[in-house]
Amino acid sequence: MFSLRAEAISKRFQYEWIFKNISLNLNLGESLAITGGNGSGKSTLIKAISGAIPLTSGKIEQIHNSHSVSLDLWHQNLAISAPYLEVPEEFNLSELLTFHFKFKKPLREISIEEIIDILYLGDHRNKPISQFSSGMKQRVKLALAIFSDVPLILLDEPTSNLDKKGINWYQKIVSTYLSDRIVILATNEEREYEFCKQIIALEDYK
Ligand SMILES: Nc1ncnc2c1ncn2[C@@H]1O[C@H](COP(=O)(O)OP(=O)(O)OP(=O)(O)O)[C@@H](O)[C@H]1O
Repeated sequence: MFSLRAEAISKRFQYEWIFKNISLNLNLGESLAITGGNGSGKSTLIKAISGAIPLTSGKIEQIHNSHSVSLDLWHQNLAISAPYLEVPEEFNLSELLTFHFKFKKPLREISIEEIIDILYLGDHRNKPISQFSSGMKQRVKLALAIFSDVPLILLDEPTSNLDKKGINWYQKIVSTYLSDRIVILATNEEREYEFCKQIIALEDYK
């Protein structure tokens, strides 16, 4: 079993408090939306939960089979899709997926070809990612995270750059592939987080 706990976590950059005193307890099958206006600290909180930046105070723990996972192993249990995370754009789609799934086990033993089909990018498999449109890149980033066999999925602005078809696609893959994991979303779009049972409005933690 896997869970995520945060106890009274706070983050300050220089003199600016970004959030104060947030506590979380999430088990598999539970999802959390972090909401707030531009600059309210959504991405900062996602980065802290991923272990990429340190907290000012408080503690975050990944718990696996009743044991606290050491920080240097957190990355093995999580996958993240975010606008500030780039993928190697010189790869074509097949190469990028093959490269990524050398490091992360694919969910439910799904094959690269199946992922390309789900992405409806079959006609673009040999094109370098640098030539993809922003919406195509966004779907690829989401797929890299969602099809990784990890218990914790972090999605920052998941439908940015997606058109109506892409948003429907996002909603479908979220309901098909994420229901048994912990999902944390940073978002202001209700359509992105309507499935989340827990919501944190960062304005309440200043
Ligand atoms: N490395 C940093 N050093 C100093 N300040 C930072 C740093 N990273 C972020 N900030 C500040 O923290 C605040 C929150 O930024 P953050 O990117 O977390 O907001 P956000 O809610 O994700 O915004 P948006 O909706 O625009 O993406 C901003 O005032 C930002 O300038």
